[in-house]
Amino acid sequence: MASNYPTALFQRIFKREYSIEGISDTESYYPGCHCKTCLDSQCSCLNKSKYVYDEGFLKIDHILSKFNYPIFECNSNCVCDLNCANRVTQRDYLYCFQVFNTDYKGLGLRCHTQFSTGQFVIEFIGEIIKVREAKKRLEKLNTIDPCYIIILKEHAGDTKTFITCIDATLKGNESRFINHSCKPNLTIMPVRVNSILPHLCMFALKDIPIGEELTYDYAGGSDVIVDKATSVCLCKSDNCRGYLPYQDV
Ligand SMILES: C[S@@+](CC[C@H](N)C(=O)[O-])C[C@H]1O[C@@H](n2cnc3c(N)ncnc32)[C@H](O)[C@@H]1O
Repeated sequence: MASNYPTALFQRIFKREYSIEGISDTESYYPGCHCKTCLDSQCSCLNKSKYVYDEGFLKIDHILSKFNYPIFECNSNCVCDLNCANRVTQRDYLYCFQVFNTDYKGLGLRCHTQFSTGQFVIEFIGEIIKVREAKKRLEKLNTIDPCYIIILKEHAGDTKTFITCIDATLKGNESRFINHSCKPNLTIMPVRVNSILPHLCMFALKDIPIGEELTYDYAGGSDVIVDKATSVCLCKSDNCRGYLPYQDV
């Protein structure tokens, strides 16, 4: 399927942008910790996350668990600096990503760097929008249009659901070119730093060699039946569902 979206028109941004008033990333909503390296059990931020990182990598049991603990990294109220072991997704990365033509899925993304299992790869950034606005924008899309909106639902207990909507249609980074696969090499995890609104961070699910197309499961790997079958999935994996997952807001 060729991409018919005028991709040249998107604006490259380096930080997510809020269209929701009153929330920002600069001041922390969370209390900070007082340790310098945050490797010991005294670190209150690490305790909140239940030690999901191991020497800079997401632990394999966290990757594989269906019921993930939320990830809380150290924030702007903490004493530690960017070298802290609990600021994995906050450091600048210098990976050389390449947008390429996949021939049958439109554009895609690959990288000139290899990744190890659990390594942080890229954050999905764009415009943070409210659920109602996401609904409106999704309704405008045709089934054949490429969709750059991510809706991430987090369930707390049986009753509470926290929804994050990010639209990278007009503003975003290279992650907007990552295609879906039913057998992906990335997983997307909500990571909280300063704000209650999580950063949607992609980590390597397996060792990824240089040049392999980067993919994640648009259904978030969940077993929950997706709401609507929209377009045919062309991921060509042996466990392909046959259609692109789509979640109603
Ligand atoms: C986030 S965009 C990915 C980049 C897009 N391929 C492009 O050319 O800009 C998502 C869109 O890519 C296409 N796509 C992604 N994964 C696909 C797959 N496995 N099979 C078919 N089309 C896919 C669909 O059009 C989908 O709405």
